Amino acid sequence: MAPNPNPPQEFAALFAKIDELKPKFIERLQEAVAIPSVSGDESLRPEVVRTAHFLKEELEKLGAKDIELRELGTQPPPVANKDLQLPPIVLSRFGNDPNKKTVLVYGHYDVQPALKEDGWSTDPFTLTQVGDVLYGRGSSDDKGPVIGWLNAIQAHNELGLELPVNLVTCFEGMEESGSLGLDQLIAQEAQAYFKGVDAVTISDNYWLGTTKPVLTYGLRGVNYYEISVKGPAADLHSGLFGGIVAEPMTDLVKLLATLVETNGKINIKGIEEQIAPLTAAEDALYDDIEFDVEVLNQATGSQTALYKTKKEILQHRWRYPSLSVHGIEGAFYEAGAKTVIPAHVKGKFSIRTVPNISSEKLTLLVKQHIDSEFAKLGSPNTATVELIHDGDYWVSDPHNSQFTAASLATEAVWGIKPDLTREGGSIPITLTFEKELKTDVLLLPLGRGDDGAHSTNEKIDVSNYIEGVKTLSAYLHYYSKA
Ligand SMILES: NCC(=O)N[C@@H](Cc1c[nH]cn1)C(=O)O
Ligand SMILES: [Zn+2]
Ligand SMILES: [Zn+2]
Repeated sequence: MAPNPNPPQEFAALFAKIDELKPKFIERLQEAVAIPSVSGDESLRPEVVRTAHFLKEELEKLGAKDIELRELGTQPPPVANKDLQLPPIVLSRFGNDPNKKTVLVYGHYDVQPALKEDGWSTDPFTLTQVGDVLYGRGSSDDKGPVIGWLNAIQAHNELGLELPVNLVTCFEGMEESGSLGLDQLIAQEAQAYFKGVDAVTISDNYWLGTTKPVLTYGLRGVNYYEISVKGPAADLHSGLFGGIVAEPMTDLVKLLATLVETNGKINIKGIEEQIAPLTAAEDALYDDIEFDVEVLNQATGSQTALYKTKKEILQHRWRYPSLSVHGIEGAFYEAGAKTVIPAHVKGKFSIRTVPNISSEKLTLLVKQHIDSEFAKLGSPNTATVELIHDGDYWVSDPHNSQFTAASLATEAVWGIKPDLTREGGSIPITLTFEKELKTDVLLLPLGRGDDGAHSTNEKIDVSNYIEGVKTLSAYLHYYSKA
């Protein structure tokens, strides 16, 4: 999609400045991507913390006030190092004018794991430009958008243009690992650091496809579980013990296989009854959304789609639950043919939740399911299932003043009205902001649907990154007048 060739005159200087600063903006993202801030890898925790310091320094240079790296204490179990500190929340403020509205911008500076050998064409932690595309872990999820806010501030500074709103930043380093500690901080700061916040804006999701911008008013929730199966006291030789002891891996794969069918049907009893019924009005909303089914195949690089029509695909992504099996800890996985019987294995799976599935009830149903399926195996091993983290689904009104401002901003930059979409992914903190600050939340994505978040060769297109900075900037101006 080409940017609007005739943006409104009021943004001419600002947009020209953003274009001029493009090399600097790419350099800033390069510095951020170079830090492997993988929150799920305990050994990389110092790198996550280093990213918080990097952001602090950048915010200082941009003139932020009240910058704080707010500590959240130690990471709760399950964790190998019980003294592991959670990464800090980066708080800062630009402006404190009582006559202006205050917008809190949230994003995360941690990333998913990435190894070159997973199939990356370039080093995941070296932002690499190939043509008009920037490849690197976090380029789209979520360092690109976080740095995008900083870029918008820099463009204003260099033009000597006052920000039209007061801006508060809240950048976290544990989003990819359950946003541990952030709920409490938001509750604690609702009437302190975050007092007076009128609106929360989150850029941590994606366009539906590759051509049309969207604004997002719904997310699925996520409940992440771990099944632990324990047997022998230590790993065993399968030649000496195979056939004469009960093997934890055999039990675990059988349990995992009971959870979900190849066609996506979840086998846990009691979930389906909780799903909000699809009304004719909701069903009709899907008719007007621009989505090419082929884009799904392109995004997965395969012909593995379970559904054929746009409506089925989008409804199963946005308004129905799904269960994904992610991996097994403790199992042999390297190349070669090690003849081991693993003594203790942990199977990881998650369930994306939708209205009206409650997290507590779901965990009860999951436990009942695993207990009853394990009993059927008659195994002398032990099996337990534990909720690792959860985050609620979220659905909002897509016609409030924030959405209107973001729609105008999108039109100013891209020359087209955005589609209003929901999303299959989760940003657990969205609902917490809404409840604790009693404000509306807007999801304003910069990247495209094929950015490969959480996957190999994650990327952001240069145009999405740069036009995204313009969109964030224009949004602040429109919202200030709303
Ligand atoms: N861009 C949002 C995102 O990727 N969110 C994660 C959140 C999560 C929950 N547990 C682990 N990560 C997602 O998977 O949806
Ligand atoms: Zn994200
Ligand atoms: Zn993510």
